[in-house]
Amino acid sequence: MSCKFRLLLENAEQLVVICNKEEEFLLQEGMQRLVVLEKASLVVGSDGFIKAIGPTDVIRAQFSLAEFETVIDCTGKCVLPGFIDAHTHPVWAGDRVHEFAMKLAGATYMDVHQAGGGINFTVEHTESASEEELFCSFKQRLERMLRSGTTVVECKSGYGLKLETELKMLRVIERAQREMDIGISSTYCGAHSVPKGKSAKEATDDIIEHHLPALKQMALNGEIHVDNIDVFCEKGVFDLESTRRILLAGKAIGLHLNFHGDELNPMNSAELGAELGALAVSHLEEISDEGISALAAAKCSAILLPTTAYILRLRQPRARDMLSAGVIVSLGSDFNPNAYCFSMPMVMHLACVNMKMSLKEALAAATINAAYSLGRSHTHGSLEVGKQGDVVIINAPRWEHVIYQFGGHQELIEYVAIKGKIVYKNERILDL
Ligand SMILES: N=CN[C@@H](CCC(=O)O)C(=O)O
Ligand SMILES: [Zn+2]
Repeated sequence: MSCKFRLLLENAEQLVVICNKEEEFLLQEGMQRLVVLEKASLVVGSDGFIKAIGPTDVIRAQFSLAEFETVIDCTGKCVLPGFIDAHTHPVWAGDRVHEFAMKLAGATYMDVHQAGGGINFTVEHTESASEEELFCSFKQRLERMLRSGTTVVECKSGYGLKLETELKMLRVIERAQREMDIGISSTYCGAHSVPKGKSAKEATDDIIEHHLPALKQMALNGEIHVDNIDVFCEKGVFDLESTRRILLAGKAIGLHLNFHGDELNPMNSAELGAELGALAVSHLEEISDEGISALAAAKCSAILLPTTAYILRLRQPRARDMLSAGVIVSLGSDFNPNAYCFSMPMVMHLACVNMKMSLKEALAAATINAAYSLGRSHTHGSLEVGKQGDVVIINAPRWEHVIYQFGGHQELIEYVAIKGKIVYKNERILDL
């Protein structure tokens, strides 16, 4: 073979393929059998897609005449698929470090929210920030995510609430989609909180009558590309009926349903997600047994967010019950001003320790299953020929180190590549 390729990763100690039969997602049983090759190589073509994976000798012989833009000797290192962060709120101004102290002193999430803090605090600051300011801080956050191994991230609006500010946030996300390498799944979350001076019913009507038609028009004009619609379905925020109306209106304009549910109170959100054909429901700390069965039957993914339960000292999501019932379990960082965590390695660690997931389950939940929850598992989430060449290379001989070394990923992740292009090289790791 004599043509030119973008990247050769040679002789990895372990190359974590995840799955190799074009699976859309993995259930509990499949998660136990993750495909891991030893002493293996991977080739990414000049189009950014994976062309070959296999034993070092075989790839060497097959590509002996080929030219590569970049070759990395992965001896002693492991190659994993880029992590997929299935739930974040990364566009905002005004941090909430003062609220962290309040919560440590005993205030609950809803105490802070109802006193005008929480999401409403961030809404005020986001409204007064310029689009450029929002973009600059968002870009820095995406860069930090990338350095932690995230190559695709779901990004929500939802600190605008008013149409004008929601659109400002969505334009910021759109600009990052155009200008940055990291993959972005864009989510309209105008129903994140009920705006001051409006009832939930009035806010619901406004979204259906004004926001969604505006989004539809902008999508038709090619101005923004929104993938998903989200609602905070919670007692004191949007009830089940308002959530249903908003989601159905979103579905009618072609958006994937992917929403917050059963977080602080049991709301039957999981049952609603299953009924409406949602791709995913997030949080689910308070899911019912019926909700678990409904998600499994509908192939609606549960996006679990270990940082939220940790920071707010909530009951842990019932990951084990969901896995044994056949639910597609995914993970997200939930990065937002309440849960300030960018790192999927730390999220996987918390999922293992606090939610009792195994290392393999956590990795599958942060790769192929997270890709499924964003409708991208045909192109992302595993290292299979034909998929996008998004990889993380760690400086350790076994892949489990990336979860085991809690907070140590900054020293461990040596390279991150997207579509075979090196987008991060860790200068702290010296070549020997
Ligand atoms: N629960 C609702 N939304 C976010 C929190 C957003 C915020 O507090 O700013 C979450 O997923 O945790
Ligand atoms: Zn959230």
